[in-house]
Amino acid sequence: MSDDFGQEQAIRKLGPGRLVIASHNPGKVREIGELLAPYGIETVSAAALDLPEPEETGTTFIANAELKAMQAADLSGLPALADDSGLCVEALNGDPGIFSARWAGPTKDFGIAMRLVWDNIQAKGPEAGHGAHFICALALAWPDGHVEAFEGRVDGTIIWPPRGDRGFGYDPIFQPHGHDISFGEMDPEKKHGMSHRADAFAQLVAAVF
Ligand SMILES: O=P(O)(O)OP(=O)(O)OP(=O)(O)OC[C@H]1O[C@@H](n2cnc3c(O)ncnc32)[C@H](O)[C@@H]1O
Ligand SMILES: [Mg+2]
Repeated sequence: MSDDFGQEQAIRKLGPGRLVIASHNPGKVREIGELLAPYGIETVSAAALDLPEPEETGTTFIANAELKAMQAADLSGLPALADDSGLCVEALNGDPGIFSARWAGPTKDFGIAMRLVWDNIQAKGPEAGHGAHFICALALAWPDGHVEAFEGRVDGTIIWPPRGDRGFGYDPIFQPHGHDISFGEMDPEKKHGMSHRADAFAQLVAAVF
């Protein structure tokens, strides 16, 4: 939680205008809004500004977060915060990784994407482990082209069948280490206590605010 000093610092650093949340994923926009809430920063989403969804041509989470943030800052003239994240399954050599959104296909069906993850693990045979982690890269870009990026991580296990209807994306098949419920079953505040996104956000706050 921020104290008044943190809030003042954040507002001074970002200026009096709004911060663009440069994501078209409503689940992410909600979580980033919840993480930013204690800082009293006014935000606007990329969708609300009608910003286009850039092609994610980067080969790393950081590169994709930076390109999304820089495009939004450039087009809006406002500071912009972007998130590139994904699920990395150890038995699948890190897949779906930066392709996590693309595994859900054009209709963004995460029922299909979760089933694909599970079927691919099963195809590796009975010895395949279920270890996985989520990565989140957050990039904060200013209209002058300056950008700073941070990467967070949370480790856990892939479970089947999917459990819970909270959260978004792959949350129902990811159970963080040390817990007996999936992210899909978890209270949002509890997820923010341990998630890859909260980890990256804490680093951003420490470095930027
Ligand atoms: O690029 P933007 O517009 O931000 O939205 P996106 O959904 O395309 O986002 P990414 O390109 O970063 O793809 C990451 C995918 O990984 C999944 N993902 C990321 N963080 C997650 C989380 O906390 N819980 C569950 N799934 C997550 C989610 O399904 C995302 O669609
Ligand atoms: Mg994307």
